[in-house]
Amino acid sequence: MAAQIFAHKTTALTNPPNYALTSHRLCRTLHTSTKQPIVLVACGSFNPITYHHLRMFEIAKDFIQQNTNFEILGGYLSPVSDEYKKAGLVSAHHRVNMCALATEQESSWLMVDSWEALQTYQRTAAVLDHFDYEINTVLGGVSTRDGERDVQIMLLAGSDLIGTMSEPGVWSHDDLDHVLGHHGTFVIERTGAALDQVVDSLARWRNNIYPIAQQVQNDVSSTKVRLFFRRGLSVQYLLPAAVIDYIEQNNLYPDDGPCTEKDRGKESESGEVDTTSSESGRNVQSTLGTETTRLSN
Ligand SMILES: Nc1ncnc2c1ncn2[C@@H]1O[C@H](COP(=O)(O)OP(=O)(O)OP(=O)(O)O)[C@@H](O)[C@H]1O
Ligand SMILES: NC(=O)c1ccc[n+]([C@@H]2O[C@H](COP(=O)(O)O)[C@@H](O)[C@H]2O)c1
Repeated sequence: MAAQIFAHKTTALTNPPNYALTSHRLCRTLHTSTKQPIVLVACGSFNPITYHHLRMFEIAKDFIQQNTNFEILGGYLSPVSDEYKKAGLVSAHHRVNMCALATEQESSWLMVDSWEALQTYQRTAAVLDHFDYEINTVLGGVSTRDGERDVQIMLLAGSDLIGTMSEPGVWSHDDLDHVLGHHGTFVIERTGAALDQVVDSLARWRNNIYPIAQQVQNDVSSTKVRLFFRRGLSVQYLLPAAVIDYIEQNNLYPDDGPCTEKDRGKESESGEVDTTSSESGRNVQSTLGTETTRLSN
């Protein structure tokens, strides 16, 4: 099937061939008619997905139920396209498969969407608009006892990602206004990116930004998981067993063997691991030798 093009909101959206939104877990009826229906979307590399990516949704769910008038109808992971060209990014096809294994086996309400992954790079504003189009225009929104209603699509992200919104040249003003002003976001605190600072610098959109403090500190990152694979260290309980099996079967993050001083220099050059000092860094004693490797987010 040829790529399908349609105009929507701020941008023209293009569907990859044979694309259809996964919606088997999307709740199509609003339980409480006084609540505002929302769908959560987390954008990122997911290289690979970790338990904390799944946990972010549970943290947001608790916060939403206890503090807001929103009702969650579903949650999606949207892996970034290969064109993002981040160091060490394995192919989108594998990252989508890993997210599908994780969501299907570990969650009762989360899904993965391949629209962003399987095409050219798409800005986050366009990704959220894509969900808006698929859920509200194609599927017709959510049923309520008073008829159909539109669903608000909201970004779920860590405070490091929201922190990049204040860095010059990373996000356009129009995109920020669209993502934060129109869609809105839940921000999960991440070690090393203080919630207050992140939200203060985006004060103009404060009403649509929901910061969520971590009750249990967890600084797991995909970078650390990749490093563990490359060092032949155990990653059990950092990510789902089915994802670990998939990575091993497809040899996605090959074991480098014992690490030498020279290799550690290369890791730093490739951007895979930041060996410079940082507030959030921790010393981890490698079990592959006597070297101490500094890991940071
Ligand atoms: N430990 C964590 N705490 C809070 N947010 C997190 C954490 N890990 C990932 N996230 C968030 O999950 C989303 C997707 O993250 P991403 O796939 O980039 O993972 P990552 O661990 O940051 O990856 P990498 O180490 O490859 O940069 C981002 O919004 C990111 O901020
Ligand atoms: N201008 C934008 O839309 C913009 C800028 C920076 C990052 N992002 C998104 O944030 C996510 C960042 O992922 P990583 O943390 O893995 O780099 C990606 O999904 C990327 O597309 C979007």
